[in-house]
Amino acid sequence: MSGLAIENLSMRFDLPNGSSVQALKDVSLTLAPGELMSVLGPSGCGKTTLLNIVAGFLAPTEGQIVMNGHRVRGPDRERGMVFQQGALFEWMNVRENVSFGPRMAGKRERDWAQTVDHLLEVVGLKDFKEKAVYELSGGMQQRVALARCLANEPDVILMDEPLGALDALTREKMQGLVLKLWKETGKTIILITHSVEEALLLGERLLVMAPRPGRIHTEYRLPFADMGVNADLREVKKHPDFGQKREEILGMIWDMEEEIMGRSETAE
Ligand SMILES: Nc1ncnc2c1ncn2[C@@H]1O[C@H](COP(=O)(O)OP(=O)(O)OP(=O)(O)O)[C@@H](O)[C@H]1O
Repeated sequence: MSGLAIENLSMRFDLPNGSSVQALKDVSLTLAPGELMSVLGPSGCGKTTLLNIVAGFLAPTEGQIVMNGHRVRGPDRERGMVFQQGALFEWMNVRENVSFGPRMAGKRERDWAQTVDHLLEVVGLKDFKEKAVYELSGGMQQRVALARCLANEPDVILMDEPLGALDALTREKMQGLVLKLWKETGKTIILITHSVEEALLLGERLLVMAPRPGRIHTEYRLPFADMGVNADLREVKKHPDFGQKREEILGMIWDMEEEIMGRSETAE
């Protein structure tokens, strides 16, 4: 079976003081190839833990990840990761960063050059390929990170707050780029964000998680990502359903935060 299945996933972290944290409890969902899902939820609800387990960086206490019919047992090129800070190699220029994966896989330049140059063009960095990482703005560095991830030809791209460190205008441009890459490459994408607007704009599926223990609270199927592929994102945000969903989800997360605050005040 192709696609990604998250099956009955639970994760408990045992702490040195003998207590433990139930970061995830019985999380299950499946993603068909090419689906784009955003994940939202209050701090500590297990978003990053979930992504790290899908990436294969962490082994769950219970449950499993099944990717294209086989069980995930560790990191693999089929699942690429993009972090909040690009995690680029400072000592390599842009093209060297983007071609890192294929070069490490032992491919010769003539086998990767065309793909890498095409990716640099798609992310708008064709004229910057010889530049050093430190010469780039934050937005440009995230473009390099996206291109470097795509150069590995993953089936799934996992993004942990990839646009969180960018200024508002750059962030908006990058949201458009994420949608463009999604449509052009047909990759399956899971994107964690703390921004309700971003989750609405970029998620054809939007997962709201709840904390303590981390679990799925509500899932939406939304039209806005598809709309945003061909339209100005600002126009999409003016859609009456967009505003209505934003208020609904903000209220939902607000209530969760209130509950957490209430619980910790009672505990004091
Ligand atoms: N390595 C670890 N050891 C112990 N506890 C951990 C570890 N990693 C995560 N946790 C705990 O698991 C819970 C979920 O953490 P996680 O980072 O996945 O949440 P998150 O939703 O991504 O939070 P944020 O939005 O703040 O990034 C939290 O209570 C966190 O403190």
